[in-house]
Amino acid sequence: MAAKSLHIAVYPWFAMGHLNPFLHFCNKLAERGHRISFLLPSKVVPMFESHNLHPHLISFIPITVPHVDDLPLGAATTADVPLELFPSIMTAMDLTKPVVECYLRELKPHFVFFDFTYWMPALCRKLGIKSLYYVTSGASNVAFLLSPERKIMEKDDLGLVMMDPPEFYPPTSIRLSEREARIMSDNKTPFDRESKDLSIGRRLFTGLSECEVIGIKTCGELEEPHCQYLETQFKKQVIMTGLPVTGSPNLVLEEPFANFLATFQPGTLVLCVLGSECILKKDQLHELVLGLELTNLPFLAALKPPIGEETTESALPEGFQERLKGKGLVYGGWIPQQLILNHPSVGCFITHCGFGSLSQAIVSKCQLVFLPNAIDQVVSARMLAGDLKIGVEVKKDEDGLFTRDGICKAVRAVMDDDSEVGKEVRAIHSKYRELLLKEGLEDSYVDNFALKLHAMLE
Ligand SMILES: C[C@@H]1O[C@H](OP(=O)(O)OP(=O)(O)OC[C@H]2O[C@@H](n3ccc(=O)[nH]c3=O)[C@H](O)[C@@H]2O)[C@H](O)[C@H](O)[C@H]1O
Repeated sequence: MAAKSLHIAVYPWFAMGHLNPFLHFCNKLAERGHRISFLLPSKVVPMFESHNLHPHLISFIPITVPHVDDLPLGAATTADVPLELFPSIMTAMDLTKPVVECYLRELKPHFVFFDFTYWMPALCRKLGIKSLYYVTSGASNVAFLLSPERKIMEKDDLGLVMMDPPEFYPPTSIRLSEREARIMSDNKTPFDRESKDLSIGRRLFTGLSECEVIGIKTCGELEEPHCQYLETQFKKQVIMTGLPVTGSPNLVLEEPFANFLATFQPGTLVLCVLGSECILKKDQLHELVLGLELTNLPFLAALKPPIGEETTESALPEGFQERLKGKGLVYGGWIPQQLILNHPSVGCFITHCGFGSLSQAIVSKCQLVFLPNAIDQVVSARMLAGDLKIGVEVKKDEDGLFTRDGICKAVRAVMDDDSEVGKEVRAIHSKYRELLLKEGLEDSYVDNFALKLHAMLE
């Protein structure tokens, strides 16, 4: 007998790197007959309509993002503002709590799926609704950065403690630099707007501690030990939802990419994409593109304009585009990453390790180079490069800066035929690729997830 249809309300952090994975997962749940009330910024609704595969089951509920003093007019997600204004997006999201409460009273869902709204578990308890914290960035970084062993709520400055893994963390080679260690606990973190109690670490930790159950976009083939560790530490169920590995079918590569890629030998081109949020400073953008030039390999790089620059093209080193014409293309806009990743010419993928890109990277046939940006991406990169050894991380100095030589060295390490490291990561990567491409793997996780939710209602 078909399991009873659940009614789930979702309210993701106003970032495309969260909204997209939540929608993907809602499509998978709607495929199984469950009803979804998807609360999201009004501005995003038109973009999402075309990706709603079950409009009779998934209803978008537009939320007006309140204006907060220093936000540009109309800003609704992190894609609309630089990193230093993320706190204002967070404050705006917190200001929607009364409206969200009204909707939840009216909708009466069985569950609410949330992430950055630390107040959601308490609100759900008041309304008799179960709350699930849905982690879209994988398990290893949440376990490393936010484990209860870290005592984030008691310690003001975790400082150097964060450089090493928590005591009972699964065996790992992951270590953070002093600069990286301070990002999660430094009171000047982007979310520390009202007081240190709202630092990003405390915000996320509160949500994880107070929710009834944790869901994580990952799979046991990659992060089983980290999910078990989180279950032990947070003393609650942690349910994996699998990794989306198949892109949208029947999409055709358009210009200028189709013609450009067609000119190269199979497996020779380096693709570099740094996600929807990463904005490099101009000097680092120069180091990146000059490093790509040093590899003597063809490349396609999608890079947002640095702060203060109108376009990416105008920010490039003098004469760079002319010098590289035909061999290198630096693109300032959005590119169809997943489609290009699967093009036969592409042989190496430099990724910032956003979890959406990581799952695409692992099932690609490319050699992998990691150039992480946000702190969760740094931990994911260290786990994949240091523990699983499916790629190579670009070396950075103690200030978190990389050089053109570092870029070139990491790419050559995985692309040179005579590189032992290249052979090792290629063999290990193909093992994980086969594991993740196993027929029906993601669906088996989603089926199991739905069963466990039902069990919570019995
Ligand atoms: C809060 C943060 O959100 C981030 O999202 P971000 O967009 O940076 O990265 P992805 O998760 O790879 O998501 C990026 C998605 O956009 C696609 N894409 C991106 C650029 C482009 O030019 N073309 C594309 O098709 C890419 O294929 C992927 O599907 C990260 O999760 C991070 O871990 C999380 O903490």
